[in-house]
Amino acid sequence: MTLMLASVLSREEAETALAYGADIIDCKDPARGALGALPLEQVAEIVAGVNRRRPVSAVVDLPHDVAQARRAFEDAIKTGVEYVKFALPATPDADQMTAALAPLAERVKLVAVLFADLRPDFARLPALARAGFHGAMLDTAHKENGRLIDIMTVGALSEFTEQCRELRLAAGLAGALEPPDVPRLLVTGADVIGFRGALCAHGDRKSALSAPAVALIRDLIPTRRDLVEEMAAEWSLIARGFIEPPGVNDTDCVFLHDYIVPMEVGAYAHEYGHTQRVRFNVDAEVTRIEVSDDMRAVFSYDVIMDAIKMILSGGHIAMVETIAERLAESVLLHERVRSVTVQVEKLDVAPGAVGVKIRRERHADSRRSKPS
Ligand SMILES: O=C[C@H](O)COP(=O)(O)O
Repeated sequence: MTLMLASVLSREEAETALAYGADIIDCKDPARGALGALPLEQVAEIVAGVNRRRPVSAVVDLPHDVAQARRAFEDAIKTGVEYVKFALPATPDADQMTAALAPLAERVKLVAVLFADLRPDFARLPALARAGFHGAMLDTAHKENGRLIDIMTVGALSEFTEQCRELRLAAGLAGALEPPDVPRLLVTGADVIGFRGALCAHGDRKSALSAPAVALIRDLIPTRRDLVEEMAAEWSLIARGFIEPPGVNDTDCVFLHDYIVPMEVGAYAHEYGHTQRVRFNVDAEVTRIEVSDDMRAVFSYDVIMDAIKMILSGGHIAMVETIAERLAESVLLHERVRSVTVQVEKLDVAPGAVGVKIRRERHADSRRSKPS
């Protein structure tokens, strides 16, 4: 399950985040940069206010000296937080620092933050795992330079979460994220997605938390409890004949047409080592929800493009059938997609186009399965 982390700077903001369902309350001073620490007295006040209703995390400004770093962490732990986050230094002594913090891993969940826009070194992840860290989080250092998703593709982010999973580290994603990014990031299987700007009025991370903005982000990250309740309610209404079963006149079509990309494809020897044009046509049949100009109602075509890019990033694929199957599978991971038609055509082998067209439906048992 993907948890929602909300960065707050006061006890009042923590209350708003709690009221609208944030899973982790993260103490941070947005005025002091991407990973600005709050004074420890303020962190302690937030911890007292939250009063164990949800876990609280705090940021520690990492002093360069190892002994001082240990002391800074000890002080943060005394506030009662459950998680401590810090920026993993991009210096050669990062592994030494990580090892020095290892004894603290028994007392608090240590989370190392790597900045996606500062050439993060993923080779450091195994050292974090060896030191007993709880997790690693990708964030952006310079918020003005774009969102996490502009800096790393969904495919690259999935590789990060996968590497974390293999190392038994929790994987977090953050970085100037906006509401439409949420469904795109859910497919990475991140354990935590973190927000500040998206929770504030006008998306300005230095403004106060806005209740409707927090509620929107919460609604975009499904919780298991929500799904179960929704499913139970829907089934009982169908059984009593109050609403039509799924598939009867309650779907819309979200499509991506004539999306042409160069890719390495084909089973012949002469098709290896260079790209050829491939055209994608994808029609996803999605459950219709109340029509409104609201992000909650949207299944985005971005998600389809992300899935294509992710498949292409894997390198040469021999069969267009394989591409079509993988694409259909990725699109069907999204909760609201009932069925999908995928057409994949090679444009450079004949005067017209050759390829395959498949239609796949969500299996009845997996209708509610969550993206993983
Ligand atoms: O830890 C999460 C961050 O506070 C994210 O902040 P942001 O959404 O403004 O980049």
